[in-house]
Amino acid sequence: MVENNSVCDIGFIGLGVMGKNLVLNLADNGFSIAAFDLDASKVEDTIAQDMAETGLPSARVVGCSSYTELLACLKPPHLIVLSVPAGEAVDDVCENLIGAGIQPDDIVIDTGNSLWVDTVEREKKYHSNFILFSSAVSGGEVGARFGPALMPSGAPYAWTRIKPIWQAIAAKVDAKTGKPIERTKPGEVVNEGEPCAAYIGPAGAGHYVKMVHNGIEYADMQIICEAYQMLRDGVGLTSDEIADIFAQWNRGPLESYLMEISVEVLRHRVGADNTPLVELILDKAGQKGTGLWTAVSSLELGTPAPTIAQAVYARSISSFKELRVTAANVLQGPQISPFNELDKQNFIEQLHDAIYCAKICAYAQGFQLMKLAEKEHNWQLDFASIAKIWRAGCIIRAIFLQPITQAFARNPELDNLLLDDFFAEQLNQHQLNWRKSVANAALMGIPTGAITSALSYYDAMRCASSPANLLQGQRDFFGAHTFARVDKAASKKYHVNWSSAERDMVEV
Ligand SMILES: NC(=O)C1=CN([C@@H]2O[C@H](COP(=O)(O)OP(=O)(O)OC[C@H]3O[C@@H](n4cnc5c(N)ncnc54)[C@H](OP(=O)(O)O)[C@@H]3O)[C@@H](O)[C@H]2O)C=CC1
Ligand SMILES: O=C(CO)[C@H](O)[C@H](O)COP(=O)(O)O
Repeated sequence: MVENNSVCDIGFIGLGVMGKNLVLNLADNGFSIAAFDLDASKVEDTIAQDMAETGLPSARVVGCSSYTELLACLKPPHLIVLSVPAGEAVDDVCENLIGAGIQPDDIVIDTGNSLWVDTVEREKKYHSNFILFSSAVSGGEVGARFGPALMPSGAPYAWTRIKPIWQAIAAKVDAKTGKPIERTKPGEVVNEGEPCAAYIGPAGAGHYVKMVHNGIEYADMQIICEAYQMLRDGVGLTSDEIADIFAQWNRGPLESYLMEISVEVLRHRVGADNTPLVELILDKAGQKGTGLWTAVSSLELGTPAPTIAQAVYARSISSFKELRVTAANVLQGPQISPFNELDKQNFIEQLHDAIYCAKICAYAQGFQLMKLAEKEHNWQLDFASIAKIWRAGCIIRAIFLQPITQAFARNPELDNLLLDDFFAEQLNQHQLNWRKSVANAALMGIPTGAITSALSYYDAMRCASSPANLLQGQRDFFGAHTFARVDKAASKKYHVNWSSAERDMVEV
């Protein structure tokens, strides 16, 4: 039991949704914590929850009312964990810690969704003040409480100190089946299995990997939402009927946390008239930035991630509610003919396969993006290990991460998941239904940007001869941008003198 004047293992700053739950998880795993939040009521609330959960007369968490008090409660060299919003708040806390007397050998772990380049800069900026280490966290509220996926990166020295703590609090997976070992009762920790915490690389690498995790999360969520709209507006099913279909899908290769929570959301009813909640939620999506950052990074690195980008655009389009309502009264779509039972069954089966294939493409895009980033930034990412730590605890956890882990274990140099034997076979088997589903959506006038973009990506990636030859011709015509030729060495560049009558071609 920690008394107020005791020396604690870890200092924790930011007791919001994630922070409070990470603190309780750390305490369950036997670490003594001193906790601080700008809002004193959040400190009190954390302590009250801790005592309520343990039933003990005093808390395992020491509440602090200032940065100075927090540092004074910790064993030197200090280990401090931050869970605050990305951006200014992180620097704010760092500056306050410097003001409170933090030492150069103290370690500060940023667990928020910081932009990875900010993390790289911060590691340098605070180098003489303390060791900034980052560890992105995924799993939301419940993951933080009972086992998140953790993506640590930064100085290897800091990792040796943090590793046993992170491996203790992380989600765990059964090594044989790849399935999460879940216990969600306070105090009942999971000690067995493989921890979902693996060192990712130097500063910024962990936040980059978490950013891509979130980009994939955006795509995965959008794909499920498009299926929902196809079933709601295309087939005319109720929320409960859609929940039944999703629940059935959740027992096959589409089994995932996101599918599972979609069923829960669809089934939830509220009010005296028992209305499905989903019908009362305004159709305007929020976003905090990580999906956008992923799409921007893919554009900057020149690697295609169209399904992730489409998922970001879908959220943007959703935010134009008033404009969409106006346009709905002006712009026409097709009439949707009623279904007979056989058509309905076929439609649902095709949609299932479309989601599965689109999902494979979204993950392929995310992993290819990380591979390009690895090259660009000279990291050494272990993709099998990244897939492994995403099998439990995080928001995109799914049965599907096991074959991805196996694909990268078989071939760590795999350029794209689509080329793995297992996934190629799955795509070959299901692509026809995917096409039918995309055609159904187009004929019905139902927007399926993510599912459709994934199909275009798939077709573009398997296209040995793209139309970029014409594009290069266009560029050379208006801007003398030159082109390479299929019948000459790729390094040689040519230009046609388009404005001359002869249109002579020269090697440049
Ligand atoms: N929610 C989620 O599912 C996930 C969130 N994350 C990331 O984790 C971090 C925390 O998220 P979450 O818990 O949801 O956020 P919350 O908004 O619930 O909590 C944020 C905490 O940060 C504190 N804070 C804000 N600004 C400052 C500041 N300038 N100085 C000191 N403390 C400050 C807040 O204090 P105050 O009490 O004053 O409000 C609050 O306690 C974010 O970076 C988020 O992106 C990562 C994975 C999942
Ligand atoms: O990191 C997370 C999950 O992995 C956070 O929940 C994040 O906030 C999700 O992003 P957004 O708010 O943009 O939907």
